[in-house]
Amino acid sequence: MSSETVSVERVAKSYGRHEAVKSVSLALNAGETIALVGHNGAGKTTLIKLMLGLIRPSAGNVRVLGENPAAGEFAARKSLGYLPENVSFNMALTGRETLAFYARLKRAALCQVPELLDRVGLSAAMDRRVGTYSKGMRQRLGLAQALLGSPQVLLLDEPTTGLDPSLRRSFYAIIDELKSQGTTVLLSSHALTELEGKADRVIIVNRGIKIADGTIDELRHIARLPTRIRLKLADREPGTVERWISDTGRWQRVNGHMLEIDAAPEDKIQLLRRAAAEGAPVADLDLIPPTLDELYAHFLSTQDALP
Ligand SMILES: Nc1ncnc2c1ncn2[C@@H]1O[C@H](COP(=O)(O)OP(=O)(O)OP(=O)(O)O)[C@@H](O)[C@H]1O
Repeated sequence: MSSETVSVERVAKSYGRHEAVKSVSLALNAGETIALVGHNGAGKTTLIKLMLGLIRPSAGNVRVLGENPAAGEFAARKSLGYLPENVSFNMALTGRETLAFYARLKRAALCQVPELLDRVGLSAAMDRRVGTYSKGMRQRLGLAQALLGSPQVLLLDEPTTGLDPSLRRSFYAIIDELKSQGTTVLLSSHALTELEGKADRVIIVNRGIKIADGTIDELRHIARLPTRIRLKLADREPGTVERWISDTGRWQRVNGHMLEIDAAPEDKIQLLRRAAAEGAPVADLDLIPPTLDELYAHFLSTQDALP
């Protein structure tokens, strides 16, 4: 059963005359990893700041762990972890001192400091000054800071910026572990390809409006983009491939034995059945569904088409 940890209801936020967020509603659940995706200036950070109670909505309601985060006494704050987009630390302090400072601020147990530094792979560097850290190391220190106090809701703004592929993998391993413990993890990101298979749900915002919200499969279903079917034919007899293409029409030859077709969702199975029934000498088969990048472009174009 899903239990809601964050609820945003018809929330708007204006900065002067500029509406950064326009009547957005969304809900996040325990044990769920959600990707918040959008162009620069789409309103992602504003939504995260609203959830943190750092800014107040101009209209609508935000509830986090049952409370209003912008209320003066927000008891649930201790259960919130936040990694800002641009982490900046005091360069003169060591990693251990930095984390201890944040642990005191957050009233988290100091024994968590070495544990968390170890978890993000900074044990060997914890007594070095942060000024000597690489960008990726600072980002990991930021993640350790966000994990202080074992938060139930973790809001991470562009968390993988500056991480190389192997650090990204260990970052997502930590996220998976938190998810299995029931933590809600919201990741704001531009790195769409990397989010495939990592996020349970994707929320797309554009110009302050939520334009899509669902699992990648649900978004594929709504977008109805074609799936590419790629067949590799075993051409045992000369002319088999030619004969088969001329019989079936719409397939495109990619190279020697490779054929491709872009199939609408409702035609996919039918096309595969036909390929089998018509005796195509298939040696291999790939089904390439639309990527998150393609889905994102699709949803943006549908909003851009609106007046
Ligand atoms: N304090 C502020 N004062 C005025 N305008 C602001 C303020 N903060 C954000 N904005 C504007 O609100 C809009 C949304 O900004 P926001 O930072 O939420 O976008 P974002 O999706 O996080 O972008 P990015 O990916 O670049 O971080 C932008 O047009 C931005 O210029």
